[in-house]
Amino acid sequence: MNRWEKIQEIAVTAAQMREIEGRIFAAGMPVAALMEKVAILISVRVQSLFPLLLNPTPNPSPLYREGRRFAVRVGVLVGPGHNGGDALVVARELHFRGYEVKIYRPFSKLKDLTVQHDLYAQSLGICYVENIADLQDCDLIIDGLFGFGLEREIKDNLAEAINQLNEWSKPVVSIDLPSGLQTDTGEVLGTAIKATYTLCLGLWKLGLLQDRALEYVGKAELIDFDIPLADITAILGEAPQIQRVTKEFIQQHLPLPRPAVTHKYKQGHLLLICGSRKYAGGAILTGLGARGSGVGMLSIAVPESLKSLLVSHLPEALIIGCEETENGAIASLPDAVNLGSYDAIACGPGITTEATTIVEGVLANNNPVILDADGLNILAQLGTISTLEKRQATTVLTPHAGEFKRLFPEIDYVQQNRVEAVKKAAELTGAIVLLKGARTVIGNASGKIWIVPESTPALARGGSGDVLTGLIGGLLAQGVAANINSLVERVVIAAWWHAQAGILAAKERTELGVDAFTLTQFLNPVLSGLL
Ligand SMILES: NC(=O)C1=CN([C@@H]2O[C@H](COP(=O)(O)OP(=O)(O)OC[C@H]3O[C@@H](n4cnc5c(N)ncnc54)[C@H](OP(=O)(O)O)[C@@H]3O)[C@@H](O)[C@H]2O)[C@@H](O)CC1
Ligand SMILES: Nc1ncnc2c1ncn2[C@@H]1O[C@H](COP(=O)(O)OP(=O)(O)O)[C@@H](O)[C@H]1O
Ligand SMILES: [K+]
Repeated sequence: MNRWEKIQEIAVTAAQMREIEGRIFAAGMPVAALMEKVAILISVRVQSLFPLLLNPTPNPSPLYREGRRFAVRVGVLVGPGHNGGDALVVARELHFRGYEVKIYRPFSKLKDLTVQHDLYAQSLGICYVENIADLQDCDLIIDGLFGFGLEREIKDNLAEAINQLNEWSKPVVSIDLPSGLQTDTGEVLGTAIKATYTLCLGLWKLGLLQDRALEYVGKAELIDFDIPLADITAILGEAPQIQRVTKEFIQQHLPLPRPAVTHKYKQGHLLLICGSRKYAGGAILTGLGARGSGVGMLSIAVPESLKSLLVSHLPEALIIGCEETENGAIASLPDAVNLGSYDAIACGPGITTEATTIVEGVLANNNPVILDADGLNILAQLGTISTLEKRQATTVLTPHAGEFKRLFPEIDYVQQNRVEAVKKAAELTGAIVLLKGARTVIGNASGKIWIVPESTPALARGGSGDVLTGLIGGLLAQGVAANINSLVERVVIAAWWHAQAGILAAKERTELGVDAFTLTQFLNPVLSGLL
């Protein structure tokens, strides 16, 4: 893995970034020199995103007006700290390159280095404006109000100015973070800039990967400024505790290797327990998700009345018809089913909350289990922590935020900090916890966290979670059959794969074209795309 790939895997808190930065300064790098270097990189990127000159390439600047050169008018927002210092260097560079720059600096007290850049910008005759409204004629806004130093709420006039600017819907490039976001949690402190691009400096800030920040972040990019890897590992250790799941990481695992001489039972035997008369489709989607994983053998337990439906959709699977309750839920599994004989069991989609004894039976078994949907609701009723305490084997829980709250009422901050919530849930249960969302978070009892940094809202659609459950199940069963120790990586792979299938499907069919069945058809193309 090269440097760029390595740093793409890392996400840091503000405190960690300060410690890493502290080591660089202690080693002799002048603060001013680092700011200059970083800000030049930002200004170069801004110039490529919004070029000044007529651009003959097929990808002209969004600000390019057909047939003529024109000066890009840039409004630069300058805060009191070093984020503001960065912004002043960017303002100066863009001024020298011929951009029409106006500076809005709503603070009188600035950090020393920021004062110096401010004085120099004034000496160059760059225009300063009093009111945010004076930037309304700009083509582009650079946001350098606050970076990772923001701790308090933004209030009063500045909050009003930010709200006004957000209403203009102009292109905004935020330096490091959209000003107003808390660096670790992505919380909006009072109000926040809605960026079009966020140019994150050095290492990914954790807050940019939290669901509630996404509305503000726009398209996020990392600007590498050569932080020595030794300084990163000195603070974070050899393997980051919070890992962004990148394609390079996945390529170390996918496609799963398959030996030349093997047979179906050696490639994992997965049992799915899913569906009811009311929720028949969920069973099909879970089955198709499992099919996409390449699992060697797939058995699907469904209520007897769904058997022929399942056979028609998944002719390769062994469909097990089960005795039904009056409402058409699974009442019991046939005696012939030996739960201990499967490499993994995925249980839950569409089973309804009537299937309590089934979930109890599954959890009493000593093989890896994935619980989803009603499987999770039943677990919540049974008592999440007390029930899972008794288990030795791997348990994977795949809640969305609503299910998470039912499972873990004591963790009342899942909306505020998804990463910390997953960490706590995994610690309390020993389970692998996958919290679904725009940025799916996965954690295990070791305290390690994985975040899937790319996805698409096209997946916010009934049934797409069922596909994920089947996919996780299939990868887990294959992992068990291959004697893989670390099953959490299988869960991480599934989450990434699922999100990429959504992205690929949305590219081809638009965000509205990704129903859950269609999603299953894009699992394999993602795999071929890795080759
Ligand atoms: N990491 C690196 O290696 C590099 C980092 N660099 C850059 O430095 C940035 C971090 O700089 P930073 O530490 O100066 O903090 P920053 O975010 O500019 O603001 C803090 C200031 O805001 C103030 N303040 C806070 N809250 C407030 C409020 N609600 N309303 C009003 N004021 C408020 C607070 O003042 P105080 O709390 O003292 O009153 C303080 O003065 C980083 O994001 C990146 O852009 C690069 O230049 C070089 C490489
Ligand atoms: N806004 C979004 N962006 C990206 N992915 C999303 C978004 N909303 C939901 N998803 C993904 O879609 C899936 C939805 O699963 P779930 O809520 O269980 O739906 P269902 O139970 O209907 O199958 C999850 O994998 C989740 O991560
Ligand atoms: K900023």
